[in-house]
Amino acid sequence: MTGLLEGKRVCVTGASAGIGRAVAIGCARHGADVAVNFGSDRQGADSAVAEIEALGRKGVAIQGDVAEPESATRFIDGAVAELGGVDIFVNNAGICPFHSFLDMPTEVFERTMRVNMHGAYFMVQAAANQMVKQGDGGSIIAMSSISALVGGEFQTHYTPTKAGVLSLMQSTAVALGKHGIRCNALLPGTILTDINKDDLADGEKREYMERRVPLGRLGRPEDMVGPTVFLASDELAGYVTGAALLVDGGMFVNLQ
Ligand SMILES: NC(=O)C1=CN([C@@H]2O[C@H](COP(=O)(O)OP(=O)(O)OC[C@H]3O[C@@H](n4cnc5c(N)ncnc54)[C@H](O)[C@@H]3O)[C@@H](O)[C@H]2O)C=CC1
Ligand SMILES: C[C@H](O)[C@@H]1OC(=O)[C@H](O)[C@@H]1O
Repeated sequence: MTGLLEGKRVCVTGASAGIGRAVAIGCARHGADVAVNFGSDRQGADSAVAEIEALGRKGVAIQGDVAEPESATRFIDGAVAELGGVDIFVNNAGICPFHSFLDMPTEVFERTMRVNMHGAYFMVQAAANQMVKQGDGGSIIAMSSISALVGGEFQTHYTPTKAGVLSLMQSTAVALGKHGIRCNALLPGTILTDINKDDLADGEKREYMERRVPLGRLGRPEDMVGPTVFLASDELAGYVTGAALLVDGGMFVNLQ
């Protein structure tokens, strides 16, 4: 453990599985106490908390559908009650129900917007209000995507939310700079998690995606920990705000 986040209080949304879970546990490994938001997977959240506590840190799981604006204040208030405050907020929860464009069901479009975009807005707003109240700055990190920059045939409802989250970090960096709060976006490439399990079950598609990555493999949730800790750490990234960091094994720059 390096202690880069020693004594920090971290909140992560959608941390019962995938990237959020790896990031929550990774922050604890670097010395932070961590509040874990989860939607419905209590078992996943409880086991993430158990791993955080096994590292000697405080962990707490708080349920809430991020699409509901009131989940945001409930999560942040719960984290304050259990951990004493919030120094670092990671907006991670997201969905990507792959679907073709011309027959996109309205409810799939609207749910994706509400979880990924509205959820991010209200969560970030609640976290920022708490950080402003504490008066000691903070770091907000949003899981955007390579999909903020490029399109996807079956992601027409999803990619705009990831561009929106990137834009949210740019505007909140401007709005919150005077409070010493840094806001940055991480742009993962393709990371193997439940979100793309069905899509990548197609062997041909998976091989195509792998071939696009100069580093020769798709990502793992753990690949997102270092970049998150970097942006979270005042020591390493104290003058970094409004930035976007691709974490994609080089996929984006690989034209031919
Ligand atoms: N896996 C990938 O290739 C990439 C993922 N991302 C982003 O990373 C984030 C995490 O995704 P993954 O870990 O890959 O997916 P995942 O499906 O493994 O994890 C998503 C997490 O969000 C939670 N969640 C979903 N809807 C929720 C809701 N309404 N309220 C509370 N929690 C909710 C899930 O329970 C789960 O814990 C998402 O925002 C996704 O868009 C971005 C680029 C690439
Ligand atoms: C769900 C996709 O596999 C994943 O999500 C993204 O944001 C990128 O498009 C990845 O490929």
